Amino acid sequence: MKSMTWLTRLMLPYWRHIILALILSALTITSHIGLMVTSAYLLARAALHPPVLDLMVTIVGVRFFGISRAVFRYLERYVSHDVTFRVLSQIRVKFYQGIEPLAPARLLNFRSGDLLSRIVADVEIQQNLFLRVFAPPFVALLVLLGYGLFLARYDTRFSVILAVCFLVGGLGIPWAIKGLSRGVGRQLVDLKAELNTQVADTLLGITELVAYGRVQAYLDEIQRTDKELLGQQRRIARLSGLSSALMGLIANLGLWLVLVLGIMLVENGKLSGVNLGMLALGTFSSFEALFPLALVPHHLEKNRAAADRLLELIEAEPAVKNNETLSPKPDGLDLVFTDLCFRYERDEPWALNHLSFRIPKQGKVAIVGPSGAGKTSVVNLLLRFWEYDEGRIDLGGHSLREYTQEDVRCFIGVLTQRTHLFNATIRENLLLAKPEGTEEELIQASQQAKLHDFILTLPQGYDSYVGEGGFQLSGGQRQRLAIARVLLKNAPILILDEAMAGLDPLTERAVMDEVYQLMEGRTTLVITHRLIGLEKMDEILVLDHGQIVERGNHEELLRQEGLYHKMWVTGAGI
Ligand SMILES: Nc1ncnc2c1ncn2[C@@H]1O[C@H](COP(=O)(O)OP(=O)(O)OP(=O)(O)O)[C@@H](O)[C@H]1O
Repeated sequence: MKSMTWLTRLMLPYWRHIILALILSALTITSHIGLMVTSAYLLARAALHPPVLDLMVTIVGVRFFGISRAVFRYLERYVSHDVTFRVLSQIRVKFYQGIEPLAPARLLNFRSGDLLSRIVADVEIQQNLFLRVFAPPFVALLVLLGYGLFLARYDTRFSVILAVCFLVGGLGIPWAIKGLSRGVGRQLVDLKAELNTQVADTLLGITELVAYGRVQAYLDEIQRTDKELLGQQRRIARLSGLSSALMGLIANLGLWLVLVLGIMLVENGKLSGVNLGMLALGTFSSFEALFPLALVPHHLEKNRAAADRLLELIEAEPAVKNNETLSPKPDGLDLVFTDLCFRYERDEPWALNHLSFRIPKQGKVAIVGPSGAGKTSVVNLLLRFWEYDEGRIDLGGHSLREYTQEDVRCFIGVLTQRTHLFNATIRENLLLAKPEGTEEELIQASQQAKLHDFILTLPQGYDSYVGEGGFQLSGGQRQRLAIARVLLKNAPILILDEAMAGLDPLTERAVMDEVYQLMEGRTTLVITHRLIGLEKMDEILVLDHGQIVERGNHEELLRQEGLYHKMWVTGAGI
């Protein structure tokens, strides 16, 4: 119910368009009825050979309704689709606004295929909301009232027949179909999402699946879901056929009843014979408004299921509450961690346990430690991706919580092992760091990252495409592009999170100089499990199970012969 209230609220601003679409829809059916009524009347009257002039008004009526039906149908489609797409765009905007604060912490709970399914399929389904759920009952009611009044002019019993048919066809059949199709709408939405998730998972991991010979197993899984989905789609197709047949039955029954009553009235002299065909055909065509009602409950269930999935994301609590007030002015940009404790979930062990350290302005600190020690968690907290539980992080003399997330991220440039490159041009990928960056700034950053000369060798230069994930570039070129991005952003604090991991030794050595250059004049935090080049650090913190177990510079730590020394001799320094 909550999701439907949410959707209805999104539709409310377009109430004028909605009313217009409903009126146009009713006018389209009215024109259809009018065409049938005037045509039948014309045929009946013409059979009596009256003077042609007597038929002129009816002939004009036939022409008018023939044309107006097409015009109203066009206008109705135009306005109702316009409303639908406006509402869809609203849903998309709300959805993006809702999920933005969830990234990345809360979105990790969702599989990427499932997220994609929500963003695309669950939003798309909402185009049925107005066209197939809200509009048909209103239009049917308008037609019933309008045509019912017209029939009442001849005999109120015609109106009663019409009302009974509309009651059975508009309420009875949808109620029966609802019983038979219960759960199908929700299952269709869930199965489609599951199928999308499985396909996305398989595509993302195709290299591993091929390498381990597991492609067939995954394809079987996809086929199983697809078969289940097909089964549900067949079920709804059968029900759709059944509902059309039942509606057809009601329409024919209605026609027959009107004819029987009409013949009796003609025999009693209470109805002119020329009106008989007109009333019968008019009634039959009014049932056009009934047909879409049969599947309203099914579409409603489908829309609710999809909207529930959208709301689940929109209403999820972000991991970090953004500070709504203005950020304070930082004083000096020192970074201070005081007795900091953090865990990802309430019942999990601490990922960071009473961590205290300080990086003075332009200081250089490295955090090293074995896998799972908590190194990346420090970065996650600094970038405000997650909220810390106890202790403090201060930036420039103010708690990190006093800054808005955007402002914190403005102070920090990050270079990681997995910098994402978009399937766009080199220029667009660089400007991500500074959309308003000038050509000179772009070239300067690329020159400093030793990327400029390579870019000039490309036929399109800065406008060359890098391919999905930057696959048209080598590992070193990708990393240089990432360095150029950070240079362009020119943030005073720099985080290097395993920035060299994954590069071959030659490339690593070649990129190293640019990275050192990047560190010049910046407060730097280096996160690594490889002890390479750490001699230049002011302080090295050795983290294990979320706690600082050793600290000092490279020489001091080697002398301590503790974990750092062990990591050094076992090869982490190579
Ligand atoms: N999103 C998450 N949800 C729950 N626990 C997590 C999450 N990310 C990390 N952890 C846990 O937190 C602890 C610290 O992880 P973290 O990624 O900070 O370690 P790390 O030192 O960076 O490891 P690595 O060098 O392998 O990247 C680990 O026990 C890990 O399992």
